[in-house]
Amino acid sequence: MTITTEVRHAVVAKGLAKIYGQGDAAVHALRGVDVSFATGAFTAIMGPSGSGKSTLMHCLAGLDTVTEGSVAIGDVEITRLSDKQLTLLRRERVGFVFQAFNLLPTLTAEQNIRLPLEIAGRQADQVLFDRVIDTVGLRDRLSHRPSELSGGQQQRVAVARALISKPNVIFADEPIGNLDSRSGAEVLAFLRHSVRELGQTIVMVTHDPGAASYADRVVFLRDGLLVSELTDPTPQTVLDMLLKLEA
Ligand SMILES: Nc1ncnc2c1ncn2[C@@H]1O[C@H](COP(=O)(O)OP(=O)(O)OP(=O)(O)O)[C@@H](O)[C@H]1O
Repeated sequence: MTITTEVRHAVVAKGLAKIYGQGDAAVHALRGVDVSFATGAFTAIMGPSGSGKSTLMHCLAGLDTVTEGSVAIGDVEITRLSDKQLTLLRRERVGFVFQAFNLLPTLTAEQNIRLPLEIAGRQADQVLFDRVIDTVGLRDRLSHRPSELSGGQQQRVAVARALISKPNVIFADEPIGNLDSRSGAEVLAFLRHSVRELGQTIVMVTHDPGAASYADRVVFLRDGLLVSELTDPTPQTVLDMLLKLEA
């Protein structure tokens, strides 16, 4: 008897092409990328500078339009949506964590975490809220304002804010770019933990082989094409692959 396990995908991109500009000035940032991100997995996107990482992430998240191809988040084909529908879909189904923490300075950690749900007119699920807070280890910091928190703690608040609405996927763009190595490791361990504990799907763009090694899988871009991938990466296997791609 054969037992097959069906892998579900949170995000599926097919034949993705992105051209910036026109004529002689046209830049082919993506040249036909097929990539899928399994539900409940942590994936890193890597590649040399200018290879198309940010462009890919922006197209996958519906932050930029595609020139050709399709992107589906869950069962919704986002490349067919109007701007208004896309804004709603991002609010309901997508979480973001950026290099700059993007917290509101006058709100406490707890208020920052609850804000997106409140804007969407939704109630936070208290059980999930408690679980997220304990997973991020922020219980004793909930009443603090961002200026009273370390960089690592602020980024953990930003991650908790993304987790609390149970998005289909969280896109993280260089999430530890502004952190020292200890805080960075803390945030990455937490991202991995939230994948394991909460079944969250995370897609992260990074330049750092050490950061990528926290992921379950790393996909590599070069010149707008997906050229390789690694599962269960280590800093060394990621570095070796990058050196190969840059050669
Ligand atoms: N708005 C834009 N207009 C024109 N060209 C652009 C624009 N955004 C990106 N590009 C070009 O598209 C290509 C891919 O850029 P992208 O920022 O996606 O690469 P990246 O891999 O994220 O780079 P880095 O690691 O340096 O951040 C580059 O050649 C870049 O110059």
